[in-house]
Amino acid sequence: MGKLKLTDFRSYRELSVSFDGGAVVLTGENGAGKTNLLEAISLLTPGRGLRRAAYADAVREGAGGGFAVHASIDGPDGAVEIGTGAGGPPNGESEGGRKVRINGAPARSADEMLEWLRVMWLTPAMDGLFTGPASDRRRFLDRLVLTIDPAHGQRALDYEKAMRGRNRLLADNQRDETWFAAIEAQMAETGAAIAAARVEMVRLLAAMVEKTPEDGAFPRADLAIEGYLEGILAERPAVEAEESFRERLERERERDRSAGRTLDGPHRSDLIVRHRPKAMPAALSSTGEQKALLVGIVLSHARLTGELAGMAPILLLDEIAAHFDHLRRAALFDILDDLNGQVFMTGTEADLFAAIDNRAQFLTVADGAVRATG
Ligand SMILES: Nc1ncnc2c1ncn2[C@@H]1O[C@H](COP(=O)(O)OP(=O)(O)OP(=O)(O)O)[C@@H](O)[C@H]1O
Repeated sequence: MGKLKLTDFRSYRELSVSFDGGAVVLTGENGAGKTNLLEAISLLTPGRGLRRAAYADAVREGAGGGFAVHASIDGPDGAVEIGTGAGGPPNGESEGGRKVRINGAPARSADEMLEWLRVMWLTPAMDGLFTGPASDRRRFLDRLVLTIDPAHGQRALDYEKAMRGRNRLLADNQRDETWFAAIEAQMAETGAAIAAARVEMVRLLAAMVEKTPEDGAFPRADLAIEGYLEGILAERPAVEAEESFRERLERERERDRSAGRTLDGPHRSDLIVRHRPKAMPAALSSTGEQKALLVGIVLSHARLTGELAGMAPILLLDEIAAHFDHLRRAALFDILDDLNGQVFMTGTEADLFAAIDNRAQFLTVADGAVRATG
């Protein structure tokens, strides 16, 4: 990304900033707008961004319309302009969803942005990923898959839609065999595709983790998925997993009717992470160890994305230096340098990034503006 322009996004009324292409260190006081800037970049990939906020909340307080984020991406055939915005006034074009434009033309879906760039992030809110609810880990897992496999977003949407249909039939006390059969076949097909994509990503990621040094600054993680379909896929081909899921949905209609929702499927899976050197679950590791484990996963994943997608992802590492001692920070900067992609790091003090030295562009965020750190 060469250039970023924001309009009425959070604390920014108008912002235009240029990046050199490598590492960017953003420093500034608490509340200066560092995370807001990362959040804007995170909207250059499908989803609601790194805060998972309602779009209306991202519109600058007091602004009359919606927000807009524009980026110039260096594509193979020159610059590509990506624009996105949402949260306009009632009846405005962006009410409800988020609009995406690529080179000025409306995109069919936000997934089109994945043709030009991939974005991954780590935020302090993810520090409790291993100890928190399975839904957060599942979301993280699916983000890891989507960054490598752009078709994953549509699979998830199709599955959700079918499942909502089944839950509605259950709630309405419907017993129509044809309706159930059609919807459950759809859930089985899309569900098996979701699980297969997750299993494949974890397999590839595990192989990438194996290539990291055994005693490196970021411990190796053992990754596995706990889930009905993923469990079957570990031993049997996808067609069998699909059929088995379809039969189970059919068999468990009454149980699910009592529960008021579908109790089996990829919407209930969990990403299981273990700290290999300690031979224990990630959740039992120290705060710093968990952070190091998570960073290790994201770095290996960034390398994997680079290899598979042919483009290094943009990494957004919010307050990344906070938990690490100087040796780990130095190791992190070396790995990032080696990844050769664009990475944005934030912190309150520039000193924390001293070891990155002349390998980064240092910017200071203050008063709704971003300037070269002087
Ligand atoms: N919709 C909005 N309109 C205007 N300002 C907003 C909006 N949403 C958030 N803010 C402001 O943005 C600021 C937070 O910015 P941000 O989270 O980027 O800070 P930060 O530089 O990352 O700080 P920290 O170091 O504390 O994490 C807050 O002062 C908040 O009031």
